[in-house]
Order: sequence, then C-alpha cells, then structure tokens
Amino acid sequence: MDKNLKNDLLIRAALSQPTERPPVWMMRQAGRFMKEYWEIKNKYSFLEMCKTPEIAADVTMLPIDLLGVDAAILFSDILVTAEAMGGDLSFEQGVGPRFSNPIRTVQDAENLSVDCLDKLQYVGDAIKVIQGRLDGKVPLIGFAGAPFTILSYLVEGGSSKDFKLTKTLLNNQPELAHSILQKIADVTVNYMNMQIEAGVNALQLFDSWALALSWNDYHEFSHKYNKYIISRLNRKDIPVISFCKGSSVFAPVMAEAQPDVVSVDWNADLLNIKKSLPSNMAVQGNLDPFVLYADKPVIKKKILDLFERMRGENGFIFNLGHGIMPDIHFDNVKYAVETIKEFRY
Ligand SMILES: Cc1c2[nH]c(c1CCC(=O)O)Cc1[nH]c(c(CCC(=O)O)c1C)Cc1[nH]c(c(CCC(=O)O)c1C)Cc1[nH]c(c(C)c1CCC(=O)O)C2
Repeated sequence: MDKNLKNDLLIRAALSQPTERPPVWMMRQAGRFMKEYWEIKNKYSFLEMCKTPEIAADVTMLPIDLLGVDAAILFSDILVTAEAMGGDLSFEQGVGPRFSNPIRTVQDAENLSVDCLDKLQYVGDAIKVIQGRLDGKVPLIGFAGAPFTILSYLVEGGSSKDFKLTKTLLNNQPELAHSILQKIADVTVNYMNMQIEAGVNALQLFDSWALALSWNDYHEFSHKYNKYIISRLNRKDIPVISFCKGSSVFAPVMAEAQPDVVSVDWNADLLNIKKSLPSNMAVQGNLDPFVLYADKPVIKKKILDLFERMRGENGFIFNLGHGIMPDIHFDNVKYAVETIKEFRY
C-alpha cells in the first residue's frame, strides 16, 4: 500500500482490510451538478477539458475540495480509447457522445488502430499533474471503458436505448465482433498499464451497458475480455474495481475475472452480493442515485440503512449504483458525503 497516502480508506476497503467507516466517492462526482464545473465547461469543449492536463486536474480536484470525498477520479471519459483507435468522437450538448464513422464492416474493424498509446499520452500527463495537486491527500482512481461498452458506442455511433445494431452484430457476425473486442481489449491493457506507470492508486473498469446482454452473451462478449484485461494489469498493490450495470445478476461471473472490488448497481441487496463473492473480494455501491433527489432525512435514512446492513463487513466502499445525474442538487450530494463521514462502525 502507498505509504504516502494521508487518507487510504479507499485502498484499505478495496483490499478488504478494516476501516473505521466506509470510504465514499461517487461516479460522476466531477460533473454538471456543480456550478464550478460549468464555470470551466462554459469556456472549453468537453474533449478540450479532458485533453488539457491542467484543466483535467482542475476538474478532478473539484469534488475533493468542495465535497471532501475519500478518492479522486481522473477527469476523462471512457470513450477516449475509442477515439485513439480511430473513432471520430464529438460530444454535443444535449445529445451526448457521437462517432461520425461508426464501425460496421470487416474493413472498418481492420482500420481500427491498436498501436495508439501515444495518442493517449495526455492522460498520463494529467495523472502526473493531478498527483502533484493531491499530494497524497486521497487516492486517485484511473479508469477505462470495458470492451463491450466501448464496442457498443463504436457500432451504434453514440448512445443507444436498445443496442439493436450491437446485438445484431453479435448475433450475425460474432467473429467480426470478437476481432473488434480483442483490439479494444489490447488497447485497454496498454492504456490501464500506462495509467499505473503514471501514478494512479486504483483502477476502475466501466462496463456500463453489460446489462443489455443475455447470460451467455455476457460470458462470450463481455466477461471474456474483462478477464483478459484484468489478468494483464501490472497491478502490484493497486486495487482494481469492476463496474457494470447488471452486476446484480453478473457479480459471480465478474468475480471470476478476479478484480479486488465488484461495483454493484442498486437492484441487488449489497450484503447478499458480498456474501456470494470470495471472502477477500470487496463490494462498492449501491445507493440508487435517485435517492439524492429526495429530502435530506430520507437521504440520511437510506445511507444509514445501507451501512447497518453492511455493519461488520470489511471490504465495503460507498458509491452510487450509477453516476450522479446532472440536475441533482449539490447540497444534497454534500449532505450525503457529510452523513457518511460522520458515521463510525
Ligand atoms: C458510459 C460512460 C461514458 N463515460 C463514462 C461512462 C461510464 C460510466 C457510466 O456508465 O456513466 C465514464 C466517465 N465520464 C466522465 C467521467 C469522469 C470522472 C467522474 O466524475 O466520474 C467518467 C468516469 C466525465 C463525463 N463524461 C461526459 C460528461 C458530460 C460532458 C458535458 O459537460 O456535457 C462528463 C462530465 C459525457 C459523456 N460520456 C459518456 C456519455 C454517455 C456522456 C454524455 C451523457 C452523460 O453525461 O451521461 C460515456
């Protein structure tokens, strides 16, 4: 464990060691629900923010300075790997991510580059700037998108409600799907190892849309590649968190890839999931993010209910089941963090 960390709650919990309270961070903790985010976003495009290390560091630091969470997460996006491979990525206000050159044919797949780590150097640079700013205050979480989720964006050309094109590809042209997934997996291994080299303290693999897959397809098109990636990380003592929406169902399969932590959506009982995993595997989650729209006493009660349920368990990191929505009130998020930080086992 990194001796230079002043607050190592997240690392201890991820490695299933005792903590005096659950550590807290939240997916999308540096984002549109903060007016300070908009003050920066109004001056730059989202990709400019990601690609300028000083700006990425400014945004990464917002939830550390304003919310007091126990971990920072690198300000970037899961889709930067797809861009480096050749996807023509833009983020449009109100539309979300778009690839103007969606991947559909064997030729499109062949055109995807694997040798593209140099294009992601700005992420390594940002990690170094952020670590300089953090100065050991809390750990820094790096991350990447998992191959199936990245494939879905590349094939659909953006976000999708039903993943119709992606699932049709998996059904009709599984070899083509596998060739793309393998390329993404190789890029992701190099990219995550580069983040370790640059100095992250933990890593999260985001397979957000795995819940779209059937049990068999999850094994074949998602889990196989996540396992491939996790087994090739030079993780030393750097914990690896595996996230997907669908983890209520897929958690036992996710565990076979041997992450340190399984991040759980809000459909499952977290203790039941924890008990179903190997004893040294931690869980992260799993408050329904919509609770943060509720009144403060409700927020407090739901957090304390979760903590009572998890009492006595090592290996528990508080998080939401998915990211904070942009219109959630900052005050409510801050209140949730304060409630968690006051709690003691
Ligand atoms: C699926 C996914 C994406 N990106 C990400 C995922 C996986 C997590 C999840 O399931 O939500 C991961 C991500 N995206 C972002 C981060 C930064 C760190 C953090 O605060 O969590 C992280 C870890 C910033 C972002 N990524 C994006 C924004 C908003 C950019 C803006 O200001 O318009 C931010 C702060 C844009 C983005 N990026 C993506 C979408 C669909 C969108 C637009 C819609 C949306 O926000 O949900 C793809």
